[in-house]
Amino acid sequence: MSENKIIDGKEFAERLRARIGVLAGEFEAKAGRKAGLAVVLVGEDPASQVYVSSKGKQTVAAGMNSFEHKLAADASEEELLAVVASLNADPAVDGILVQLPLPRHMDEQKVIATIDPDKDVDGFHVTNAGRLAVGQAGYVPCTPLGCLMLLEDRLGDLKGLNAVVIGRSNIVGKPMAQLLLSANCTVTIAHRHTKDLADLVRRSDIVVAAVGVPEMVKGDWIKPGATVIDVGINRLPPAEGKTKGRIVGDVDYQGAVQVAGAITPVPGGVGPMTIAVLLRNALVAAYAHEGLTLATADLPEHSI
Ligand SMILES: Nc1nc2c(c(=O)[nH]1)N[C@@H](CN(C=O)c1ccc(C(=O)N[C@@H](CCC(=O)O)C(=O)O)cc1)CN2
Repeated sequence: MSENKIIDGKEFAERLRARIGVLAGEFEAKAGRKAGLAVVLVGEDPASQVYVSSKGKQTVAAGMNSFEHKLAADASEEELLAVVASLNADPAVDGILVQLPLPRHMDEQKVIATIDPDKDVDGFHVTNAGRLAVGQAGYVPCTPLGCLMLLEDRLGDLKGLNAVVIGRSNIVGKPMAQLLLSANCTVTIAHRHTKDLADLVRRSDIVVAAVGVPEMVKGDWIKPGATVIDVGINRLPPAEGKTKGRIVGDVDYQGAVQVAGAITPVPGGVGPMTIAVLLRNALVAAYAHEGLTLATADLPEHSI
């Protein structure tokens, strides 16, 4: 099996972060300040703590300021909204991200709606979702934009390709479908009520799986030569004698890699792109807030 089948998101993300570091340095020289990204964490979900800590470290490593705000799991929604309001008003903060999921007593949509759309580097605000839907410039959710970068890096022009997006979340499935449509693919969004998913996948040149069901997409569903993007990060129960279970994606990797033309592994595929694109969005926000133009030379079309 050719090594070249594997789409190495970790390596791509490293290259993107290095480029962002250079552009963040240029920003500091021009603006007389560093770009700033604020991340808000509510509660103690272990995975969220790891992601927030990585975001902080990678932000600083890229030459930007990182502002971390941690609230207790039983903090009120009003407290969280007050933190977001203070970040909206802070000129040192270019991008704001509230780590999801939030505790059950908080209304995620209400919290996201409070973020200034021009600081919404997650691209979750309805204003940015609307901009994406009508093809206007705005912030695009990090995971799907990272997937598009990997696809274009591997395939070049996506025009005319049949793409299936499995999953219709606001965070991944819907924006992913919009991005593929903007790239002139013929797009189908599949979900729990879709009939004969296997047949649909067999007719697709691009498969993006974002359902959160371990290894749901089987290897024999994949069209020979298709490109498979696995967004799932599912931790299996630990094997006997182990404390932690293995992480698998939404695709049966061992089966799919035999047939696919290219495939993202889990871990090391889409996941690392999420934070790299977040830094990209934060830097874009900083340039925009200072009315500066961003040099886009020598970067892939969608990378900055
Ligand atoms: N406000 C947001 N909340 C969440 C987002 C988001 O984009 N914005 N996405 C996810 C979590 N996430 C970042 O926040 C994230 C998920 C996964 C990875 C990653 O690098 N995964 C690794 C494996 C990690 C592991 O071993 O557990 C990989 O796939 O290689 C980075 C960031 C939900 N919340």
